[in-house]
Amino acid sequence: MNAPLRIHRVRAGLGGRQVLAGVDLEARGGEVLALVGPNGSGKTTALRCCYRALSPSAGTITLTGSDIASLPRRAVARRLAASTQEPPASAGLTVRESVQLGRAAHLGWLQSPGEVDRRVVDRVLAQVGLAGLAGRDVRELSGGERQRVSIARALAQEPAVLLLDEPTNHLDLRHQITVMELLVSLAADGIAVVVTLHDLRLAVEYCDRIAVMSEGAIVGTGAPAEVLTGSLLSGVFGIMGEVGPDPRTGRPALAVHGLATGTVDA
Ligand SMILES: Nc1ncnc2c1ncn2[C@@H]1O[C@H](COP(=O)(O)OP(=O)(O)OP(=O)(O)O)[C@@H](O)[C@H]1O
Repeated sequence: MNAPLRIHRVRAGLGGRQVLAGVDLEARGGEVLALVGPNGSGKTTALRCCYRALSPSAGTITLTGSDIASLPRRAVARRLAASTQEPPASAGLTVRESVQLGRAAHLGWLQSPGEVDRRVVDRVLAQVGLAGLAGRDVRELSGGERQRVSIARALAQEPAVLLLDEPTNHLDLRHQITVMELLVSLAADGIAVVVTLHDLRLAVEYCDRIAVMSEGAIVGTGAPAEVLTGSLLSGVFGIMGEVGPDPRTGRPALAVHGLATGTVDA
């Protein structure tokens, strides 16, 4: 199985607390994998381990067959890109310049971006609908526009594995759909896409597989209808609902009927 990213028994702690309790997950080329789970379940922490913002205390993460802990930073950046929730560090940069930073992994030491790099930046700006804002200072953008800059920068790396932490967070509905359709088309080109999402409806509609996190561990992985059963939705998310085919599109859709009883947060 083509799985460019494999997470094996990864544990990690923050502030003296264990946050990841042994995560096992693989992301396959050609699929969009949603990582979902309640607030605080460890989704962001798991992604941070994959892009080496955090070192696991145990377990291994392999990227196209190599242990990421032993790969040089540039080698990781050529294969894996992450769009995070942290605002892009772009003081004084235009949208184009900020996105162009994603090309750094492909450039030699002190090498300036060339024609190929410019074409890639043009393409990804168009893909996220930012071509018209290319000359704007990033600090003058809205939250949703900045989010799309972060996605475009990750795309500019042309990675084999693309990680996105809540990429639809600040986006209006039209841009949420644009981003999800973009992820589907990137996967169709063979990329492994891993996306954390709070909106389970988007996960069900657009993702090939869903991995559910709860209390620092993966408690279910599979096709949306397989994994998001009524008992998992109530036990993990505290909601009543079910996944079934949308009568108009034929694609899976999540219907939510309300809160499950006896699962009110303390
Ligand atoms: N810097 C930190 N120090 C201590 N604990 C932290 C730190 N960052 C996160 N945590 C804790 O780690 C746990 C997992 O956090 P994480 O951000 O990975 O969860 P998440 O599933 O992404 O949550 P959300 O859905 O709210 O974004 C939470 O209990 C959180 O409070």
